[in-house]
Amino acid sequence: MGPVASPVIVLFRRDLRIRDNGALAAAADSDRPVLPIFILDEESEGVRPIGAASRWWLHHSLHGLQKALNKAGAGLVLKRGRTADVVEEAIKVSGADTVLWNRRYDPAEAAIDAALKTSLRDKELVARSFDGALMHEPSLLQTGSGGFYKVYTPFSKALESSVEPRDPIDPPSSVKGWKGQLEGLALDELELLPTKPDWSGGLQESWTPGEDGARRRLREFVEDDLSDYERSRDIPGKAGTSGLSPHLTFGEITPFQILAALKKFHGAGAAKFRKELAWREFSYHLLFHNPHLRERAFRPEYEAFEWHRDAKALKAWQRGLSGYPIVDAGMRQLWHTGWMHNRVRMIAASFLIKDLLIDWRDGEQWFWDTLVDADPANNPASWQWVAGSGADAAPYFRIFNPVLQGERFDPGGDYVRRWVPEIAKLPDRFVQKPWEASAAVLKDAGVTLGETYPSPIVDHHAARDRAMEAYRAVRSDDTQQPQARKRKAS
Ligand SMILES: Cc1cc2nc3c(=O)[nH]c(=O)nc-3n(C[C@H](O)[C@H](O)[C@H](O)COP(=O)(O)OP(=O)(O)OC[C@H]3O[C@@H](n4cnc5c(N)ncnc54)[C@H](O)[C@@H]3O)c2cc1C
Repeated sequence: MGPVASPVIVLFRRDLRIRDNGALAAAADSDRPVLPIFILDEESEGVRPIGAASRWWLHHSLHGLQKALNKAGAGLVLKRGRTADVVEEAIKVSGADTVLWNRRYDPAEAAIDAALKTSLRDKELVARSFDGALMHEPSLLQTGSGGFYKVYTPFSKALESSVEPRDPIDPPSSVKGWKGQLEGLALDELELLPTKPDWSGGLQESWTPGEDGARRRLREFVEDDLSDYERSRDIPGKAGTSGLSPHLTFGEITPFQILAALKKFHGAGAAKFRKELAWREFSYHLLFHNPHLRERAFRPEYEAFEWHRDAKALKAWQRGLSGYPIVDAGMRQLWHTGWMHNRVRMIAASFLIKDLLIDWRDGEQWFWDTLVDADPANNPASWQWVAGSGADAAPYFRIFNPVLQGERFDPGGDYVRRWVPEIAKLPDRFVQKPWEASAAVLKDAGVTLGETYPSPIVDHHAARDRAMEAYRAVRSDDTQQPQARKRKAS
């Protein structure tokens, strides 16, 4: 046997797919052996370890990727450690002179990759990165005056007019696996799954992580739900949205693939869906240009806000025991399935921030740990949007009334009844506000407030006034006339 030919290394991180994978396609096209490596890097500077629900997802997604790569002809080496160290070892062992990867946009991760590129090129090795996670390059899309976009509408217009989404790249028909040996971990050794206790039953029922699951979801959504998306996307009791968020977050599908599937659809549903994808691009644009988005208010004046430290209230919110049914339903959906409907995310986040005056960062952290779609850009950008401290954020005086929101978006109470079964027997008109039901109605429905279901932990109307005061105190440019417009908050 002759010497083992040196491979092209392909790094996998948040791009757990073989289709529309620029790095993998280029490696396969090179006609050289390929060494795919996944790196779980929780050690490099500034990296935020992923949350528990994401770890569960990652385990299953890696399993799918391993199978797909094996089928194509190459294995996947699993590694844990600093990216720079893992790549250095892999080059030493394999003799590779080329390392390819798909770009990441989380600032700490982008910094790791930029440093890697420099160090490899300094050693006269080939280092190349590819697109895929986003339609636009955040460093390239600029306003007329050369800065980054802070408002969604001009951003989305610029995105539409200057970025022509490319066609998805075909998966390689085969990948010539490298014949050498680089020691890796078994999937279980990454220790991604929960054990004592194993709380992942609800996640298992709700999701199929991996590229195949992503493709199936996209197909079913386009066939069944796209045409009505504009109307049904706001109804939490309906499965009217795509459920693609965790697949996008882990790079099991790309925006290019999604846009290609939407190509022949021109109705209001498809138009609205494209706008939501543009919101995702906007979040990444903001994160790229504001590396501290999850730690610091985008509008600096909000850093002076005096948050309440209330561990008991935070816990009641986390466990879905606030006494406000729509909030509790959302928090329980999150706990059980690792996902929450967008409308209810807004309501639950507003409740934490504005009714309880608890720091949005505590909410962001809880979502980070419990969401299967916990996303480095969408999560902090959305929390700051609700808090009013973000770019192009909801105005600070927009305080969701959880009862009116529930009555408007869950009018028959389907969603609340599903997730808060202890109040399911209440008549429709009380299901969003059990405390208004008479003793006889409560008794008939088997509800004892304070025992079988909590009384509200805070009075919304008093809390709203308190929040307005607190927000006014940090606003220096109070130009939005909250008094005149506050009645619109619903
Ligand atoms: C407080 C809060 C926290 C959030 N945290 C996350 C998060 O960690 N990860 C995440 O992906 N989304 C987050 N979102 C945005 C949104 O709720 C989810 O993207 C959406 O619910 C995902 O479900 P879907 O895939 O069925 O959405 P669809 O309605 O089918 O939308 C398709 C895709 O568009 C993007 N999208 C949709 N709505 C938004 C939005 N408002 N902002 C940015 N992108 C959007 C997502 O990538 C989504 O998968 C958050 C929203 C709020 C209010």
